[in-house]
Amino acid sequence: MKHIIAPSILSADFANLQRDIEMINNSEADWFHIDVMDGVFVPNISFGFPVMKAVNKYAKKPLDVHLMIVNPDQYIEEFAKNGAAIITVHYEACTHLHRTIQLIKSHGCKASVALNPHTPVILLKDILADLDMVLIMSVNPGFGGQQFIEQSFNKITELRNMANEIHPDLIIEVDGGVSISNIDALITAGATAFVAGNAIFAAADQTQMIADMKNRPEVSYQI
Ligand SMILES: O=C(CO)[C@@H](O)[C@H](O)COP(=O)(O)O
Repeated sequence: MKHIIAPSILSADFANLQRDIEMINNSEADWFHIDVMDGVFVPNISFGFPVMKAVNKYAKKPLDVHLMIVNPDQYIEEFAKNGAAIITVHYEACTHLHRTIQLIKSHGCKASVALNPHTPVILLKDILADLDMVLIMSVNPGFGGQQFIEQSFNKITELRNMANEIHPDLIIEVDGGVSISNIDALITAGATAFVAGNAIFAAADQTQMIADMKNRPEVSYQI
C-alpha cells in the first residue's frame, strides 16, 4: 500500500496561499495538513478559522487538522463545519480524552491523537481501538523547519507493534523534520502518513518533491 503525504500549509507562502493550495491540488499529495496553534499550548500562534475557511474553499483533498491548542473541545464543531476530515488533538491538552474522541466522531470526522516527543505511546493503549490515527510529533510542536528527533523511530515501531495487536489498520502519522532522507526509514519503522512543511515548500520544485516523497520504490507498508 502507498503511504500518505500531507504537505503542511504552515510552510506555505501566505501571500500566495491560493497558488500553494493549487500546487497541492495538482500534485500527488493526499491531504492538506493544517496546523492550528494558540500561543498557549505551544509558544507560537499560527492561524484559525479565517485561514481554515480559505483553504477549505479551494482545497480538493481532505483537510488534516492538527490542533495545538488547549480546550480543543470548545472548537471541534467549528473545525468540522469548516471542512476538517481528520481532527488531531494533543494527549497533553485533553483531560477527558475519550470524551474528546467521541465528540470528534460525532461531528463526522476521523479522530486522531498527537503525542509530544516526551509522551510515551503506551499511554494510548486503552483508547487505541477508538482512534483512526495517531500523530507522532518528531519535533517539539510550534514551529516548522526543526530537526527530526531520532528517538521518534523507536516510538513509531513501539506504536506499530501495539497497533498490530489492537488495531492493525491504525494510521501512524509523523510530523516534524520529515524529509526525502528519512522517509524510507520511517516507513520501515511503521509510519504510514507523513507531514512535511520545509522539505516541500523549500524545494526548488515542490510538486516534484511531493512525487519523490510519495513514490519510494524500495519500501511499501503492509497492514
Ligand atoms: O506541527 C508542526 C510544527 O508544530 C509541523 O506540522 C510543522 O509544520 C512541520 O514542519 P517541518 O518540520 O516539516 O518543516
